[in-house]
Amino acid sequence: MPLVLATDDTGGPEIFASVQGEGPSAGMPVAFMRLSRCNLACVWCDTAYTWHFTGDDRPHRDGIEFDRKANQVKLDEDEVAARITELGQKRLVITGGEPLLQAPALAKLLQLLPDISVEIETNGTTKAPAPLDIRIDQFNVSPKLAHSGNSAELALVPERLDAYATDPRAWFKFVIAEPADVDEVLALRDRYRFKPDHVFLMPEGIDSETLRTRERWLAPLCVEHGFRMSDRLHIHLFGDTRGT
Ligand SMILES: Nc1nc2[nH]cc(C(=O)O)c2c(=O)[nH]1
Ligand code: SF4
Ligand SMILES: [Mg+2]
Repeated sequence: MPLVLATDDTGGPEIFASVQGEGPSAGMPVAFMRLSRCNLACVWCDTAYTWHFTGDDRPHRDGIEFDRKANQVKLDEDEVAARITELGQKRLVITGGEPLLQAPALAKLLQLLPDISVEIETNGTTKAPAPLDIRIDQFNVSPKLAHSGNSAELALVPERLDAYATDPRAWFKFVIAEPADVDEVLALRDRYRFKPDHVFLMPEGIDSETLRTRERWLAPLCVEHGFRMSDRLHIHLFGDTRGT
């Protein structure tokens, strides 16, 4: 069963080495693999080319509908493993899209990469089945708030959030566009008993100026509530580009 990956600017699979730009391992040198498809549709999604294909009438702020053929590439697990190995990194970040939609193929891929440590960027709605779960060292869970445009029913799955709240491998990363978004995080923290030191608040933004402007009011809110703040290093370094 092949993996369905996003494409980079050359039309090849989006597999690349970079520094992790977000969350608890920010700054670590890692290999990245970006899978296509998502079960949510965030209006500000910075990787709409993984899901906002022609004919999808769910709103996205850019209004662009991506050609599926040009933005997806199917590759067998052994080919993907070879490309990741070539990058020479000790750690792999699996992102998307929502990578857990391709759990069986991911489990098979990781069997071919027995020595690599793995972190996964997930929207927190989908369970990793056991053969995949045992290979994940770190879950970067990013539940989506009301400003994403998704219904809470789709975006906030109580059973999943309960499970991640007690999993020491899980870190929460909330995308924040306005100070009022933090009120929603506080309500979720109370409901699910998230440990504040496992919670990151990260500004929404795809340019340095927006990130910096939002971080100026976000940092004091993190200090007030005992949350951690995440920057988006790759945006400062490379802008909103693929394969970085
Ligand atoms: N350098 C870099 N770090 C990242 N951390 C999370 C990313 C993502 O798109 O999920 C990402 C990304 O696309 N690039
Ligand atoms: S969950 Fe992530 S990949 Fe999916 S639409 Fe939202 S931001 Fe984009
Ligand atoms: Mg990204």
